[in-house]
Amino acid sequence: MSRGLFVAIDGPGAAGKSTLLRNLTSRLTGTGVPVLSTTEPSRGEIGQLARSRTREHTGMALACLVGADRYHHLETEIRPAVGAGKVVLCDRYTLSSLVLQAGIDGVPESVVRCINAHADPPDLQIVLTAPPDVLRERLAVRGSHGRFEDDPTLPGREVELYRGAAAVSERAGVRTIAADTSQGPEAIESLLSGLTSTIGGLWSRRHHESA
Ligand SMILES: Nc1ncnc2c1ncn2[C@@H]1O[C@H](COP(=O)(O)OP(=O)(O)OP(=O)(O)O)[C@@H](O)[C@H]1O
Ligand SMILES: Cc1cn([C@H]2C[C@H](O)[C@@H](COP(=O)(O)O)O2)c(=O)[nH]c1=O
Repeated sequence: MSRGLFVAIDGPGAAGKSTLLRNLTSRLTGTGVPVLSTTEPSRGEIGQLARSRTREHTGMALACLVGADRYHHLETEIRPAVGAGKVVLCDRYTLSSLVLQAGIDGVPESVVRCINAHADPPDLQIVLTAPPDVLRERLAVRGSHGRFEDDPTLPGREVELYRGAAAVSERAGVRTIAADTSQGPEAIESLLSGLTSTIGGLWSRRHHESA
């Protein structure tokens, strides 16, 4: 069985990660690519605890909790699906820990990197951003999903932190595609078609190489 592909989608709250995940899943599935669509914190027990308690759990405790969930998620869902030849699309991954736990909550970056040192690097990371005022407006309309979306000053800091963390991991060899989701429907359509073709192409090359 050929190895599949692990794709992480990251970025600030309301950047459009879940929307892109849904649309990419549907496009790729429509072209015959097998997809596992997932999220972090995961839907498992540890993930549900982390997701529902970002107001109670902060700093080091949350860094360890999302780290524990990540390793469990890798072991039970991500690695088996990639091993079975699927494309795994994951809404949030290690960049979120570097930005939220280190950048926002102030856990030393070296500690966050250490907690995540054995987390598989993605084959591709997609980093979505939008201007902070656009993010604030989307959050005001949609509502907050947790502590990191309550503070209206955070979107601006998050955008910068995601850009910085993505650049570091790109320099370390992680294939990275960054996109601004505030560019209007035509640009979003072109992003979606481009990503479908890039991911489908990477997946089918692996598939045919091992055939
Ligand atoms: N390209 C876009 N243009 C305009 N609005 C968008 C776009 N993408 C998403 N939205 C809207 O912005 C809001 C947030 O989108 P979404 O839930 O996909 O973001 P997210 O990054 O997954 O957020 P969170 O991190 O809070 O889960 C939703 O109301 C969605 O409809
Ligand atoms: C992966 C990850 C997540 N979090 C936090 C950030 C948010 O409050 C929730 C996820 O909710 P969303 O609706 O999917 O945005 O979990 C975190 O603090 N650190 C992480 O690594």
